[in-house]
Amino acid sequence: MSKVQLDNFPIGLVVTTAEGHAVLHGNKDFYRLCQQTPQSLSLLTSILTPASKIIVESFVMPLLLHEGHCSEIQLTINTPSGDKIPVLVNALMHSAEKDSIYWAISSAQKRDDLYQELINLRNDLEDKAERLKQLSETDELTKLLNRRAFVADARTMIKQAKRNNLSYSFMMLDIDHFKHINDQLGHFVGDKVIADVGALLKKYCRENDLTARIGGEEFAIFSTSNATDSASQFAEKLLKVFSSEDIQGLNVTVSIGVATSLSDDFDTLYKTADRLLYQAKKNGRNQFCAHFFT
Ligand SMILES: Nc1nc2c(ncn2[C@@H]2O[C@H](COP(=O)(O)OP(=O)(O)OP(=O)(O)O)[C@@H](O)[C@H]2O)c(=O)[nH]1
Repeated sequence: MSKVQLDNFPIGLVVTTAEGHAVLHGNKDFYRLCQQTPQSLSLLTSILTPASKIIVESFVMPLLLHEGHCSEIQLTINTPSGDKIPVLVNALMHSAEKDSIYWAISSAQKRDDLYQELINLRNDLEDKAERLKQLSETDELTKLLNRRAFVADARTMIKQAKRNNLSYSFMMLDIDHFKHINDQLGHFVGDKVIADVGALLKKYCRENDLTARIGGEEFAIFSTSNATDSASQFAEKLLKVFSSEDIQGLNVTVSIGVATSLSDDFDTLYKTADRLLYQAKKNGRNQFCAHFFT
């Protein structure tokens, strides 16, 4: 093949000695890629970064001597202008004499850029998926779990608690006379009260408790414990917290229903806590009613 024909190949082609890698011939594309001329470049390895030189000596050369060829090796070229260009290299040992190597070298810059773009795209998608998941599980006003996420997580927690022989409690909590707050101060203040109640619950719940807003002014807490009366103690503590806190300049109280079990299913606990909450309201509010299934 003539020199003109080699120069027309849209890829860098270069022939070197097998030992020392002295450049014997190079086509136009090769010199353009490494920003060199036949006069300025005598050794192919002189344009490689130190790491790429090690790859050539410890991997490419043994492969060429053993197999006669190697393909798709990524190396990095240092250019005279100080740039580092990633290149894709295929090499072939001259089969008869084994004294020269044929190299095909092309820029891998676009491949690297594309790869990086794909990584960025994947990270972006993962972030968006995580954000969507959070949105679908979170109550907007309080940033607590919403009802759907709470129910799903509580069912999972019941299975774990049963395996570990722990008791589990469903606590349902409702703001007392909330309609008065709305009627007297407006829905905007009502919303702020709901948000403040949510923040207080979050503050006093343990990290492993599930805390949710499951209705307008209705909240739920699901917790596990190895002490059977701990949910009642916690309900008592919450009543004290609410009676001592100033919420939007108001004295807000809550009523609580607590159902604790070692074996009952979620729906049974839910219904029981709901009934006990109603009982606490009926008994005069600002109190809790509890039941422990034996
Ligand atoms: N501001 C606000 N009000 C809400 C929201 N969701 C429900 N409400 C209101 O909460 C009030 C609940 O009233 P009721 O169910 O009668 O209960 P209550 O006045 O708290 O009385 P008891 O629960 O019996 O102590 C209603 O007026 C609803 O309109 C909300 O997201 N924001």
